[in-house]
Amino acid sequence: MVMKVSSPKRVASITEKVWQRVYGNYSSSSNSSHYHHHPQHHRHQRRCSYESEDEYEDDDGTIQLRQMGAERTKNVLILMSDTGGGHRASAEAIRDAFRIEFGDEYRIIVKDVWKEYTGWPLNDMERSYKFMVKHVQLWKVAFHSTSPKWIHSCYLAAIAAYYAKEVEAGLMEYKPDIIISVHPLMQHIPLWVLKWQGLQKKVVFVTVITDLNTCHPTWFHPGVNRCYCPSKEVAKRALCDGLEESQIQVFGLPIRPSFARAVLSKDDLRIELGMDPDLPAVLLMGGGEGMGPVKKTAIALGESLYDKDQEKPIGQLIIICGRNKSLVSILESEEWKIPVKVRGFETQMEKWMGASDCIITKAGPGTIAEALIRGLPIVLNDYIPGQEKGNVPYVVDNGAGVFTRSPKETARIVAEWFSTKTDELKRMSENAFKLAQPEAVFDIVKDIHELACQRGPLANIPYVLTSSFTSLI
Ligand SMILES: CCCCCCCC/C=C\CCCCCCCC(=O)OC[C@H](CO[C@@H]1O[C@H](CO)[C@H](O)[C@H](O)[C@H]1O)OC(=O)CCCCCCC/C=C\CCCCCCCC
Ligand SMILES: O=c1ccn([C@@H]2O[C@H](COP(=O)(O)OP(=O)(O)O)[C@@H](O)[C@H]2O)c(=O)[nH]1
Repeated sequence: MVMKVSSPKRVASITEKVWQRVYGNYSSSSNSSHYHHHPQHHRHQRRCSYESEDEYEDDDGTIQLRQMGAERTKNVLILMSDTGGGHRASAEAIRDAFRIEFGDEYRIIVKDVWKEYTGWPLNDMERSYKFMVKHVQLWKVAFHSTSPKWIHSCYLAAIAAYYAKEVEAGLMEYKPDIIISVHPLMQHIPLWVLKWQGLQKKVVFVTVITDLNTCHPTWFHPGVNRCYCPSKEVAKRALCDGLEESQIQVFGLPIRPSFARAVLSKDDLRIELGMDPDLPAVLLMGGGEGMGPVKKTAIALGESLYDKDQEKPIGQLIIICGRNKSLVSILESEEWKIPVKVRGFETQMEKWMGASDCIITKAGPGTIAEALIRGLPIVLNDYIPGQEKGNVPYVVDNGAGVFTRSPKETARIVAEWFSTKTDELKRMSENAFKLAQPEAVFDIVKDIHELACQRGPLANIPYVLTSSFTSLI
């Protein structure tokens, strides 16, 4: 369906009116900024428009209205939840990569729509999830018992029946052109809402999976335009769960561009971070929440990295406790024989990793993928049953690290890496670099951009008009 107007001047005024209606106070000066490119900030110069302006000019000089939306800033809504730190980290990585690649062509909104728009229990998932993973058997039962499709579909349908209107309001407030889900429980209900609204042809919906191997089947929804799998193992699972090959792309797990782009010298970083310039460094952490046997491992390392005969340390220890404040105060009150830094939630993880020689962590996919980019050999000391279990063979079988739950064993391994087994540390570091996929986040946003460009005419019709158009289709 194409509307026509008779002159370019007239186009401008109609455009303005529609923009005002859709986006409130539109001003031509703010619009002009949409056309302002910053070549030094982003690499993709081509705006997404599916046909050029010239093709739309008729013999009599009329211009078709559908071009007017073609160059407007597009809204990208990223759906996430703070259940663990990984979903937010991936969401922010995607947001930053969009900005670097496409500048102001896209407006990115990162939201936990469930938390902001619905009620209990959806708005309290973070707390419930923390409780469940603390009582690990409970999480194990919940994870595996909800894996069959008919079970999780029933649960999600029940939730949808209760909260559909709220989720719909949450989604529609942002008038998304593209929806990106980085959470396993955020495909079904948003996709139903798009279907009910007749918006499936207008809005691009993609899933970016943030688990490296044994992910929950709720990640796989056949209604998505694309499902980005971080590994071949996950892609196989997606195929088995009914997705078409054409829906699947394997680029890697999206990691913040600061990891991929920054050129960091270890010596400079150590000065900046106030670390010992010469001693090898081990980074100890437990995801965004500071989970796993962090305290016991720190104490064991305090012993193993101290050479009693020579009465001097053979290594230094960095402990990042994330949001676990009580862990920070417990560790700060310890007395240490080796140089130790205890930190809370850090926003520049790439620096701490860049200044270290190896890492000890639970098997969180975000931390693993970041460590691989930095070429850090990994000691995995814990995993959450279900979604993190498969991350252990992913690291160990590829020769990038080892797994042990014993703090003493962990401390012994690191002490050997820093003394008698430096060649093993080097080999694992090389393997880690081989597994790393620092470009994944850029490949993902470029592919999403292509998908958006391939959308039909409905994509460029403002939201306010879409429902009437779609009701005709
Ligand atoms: C006999 C039947 C008894 C079973 C009772 C089950 C009742 C349902 C209750 C809970 C639902 C459990 C959902 C399991 C599916 C979760 C899918 C999944 O993989 O989720 C992972 C995320 C966390 O992300 C991970 O974080 C890790 C780090 O911590 C790591 O980074 C990893 O990479 C990430 O993937 O988990 C969640 O977000 C789960 C939140 C669950 C909160 C449950 C509280 C109940 C609140 C609302 C009910 C919503 C239930 C939806 C049911 C959907 C059914 C699948
Ligand atoms: O102080 C911290 C601790 C963790 N993280 C980030 O939080 C994410 C943790 O994700 P992961 O999947 O490893 O574990 P989760 O927290 O989800 O269990 C990673 O990107 C970490 O770099 C961070 O930015 N600052």
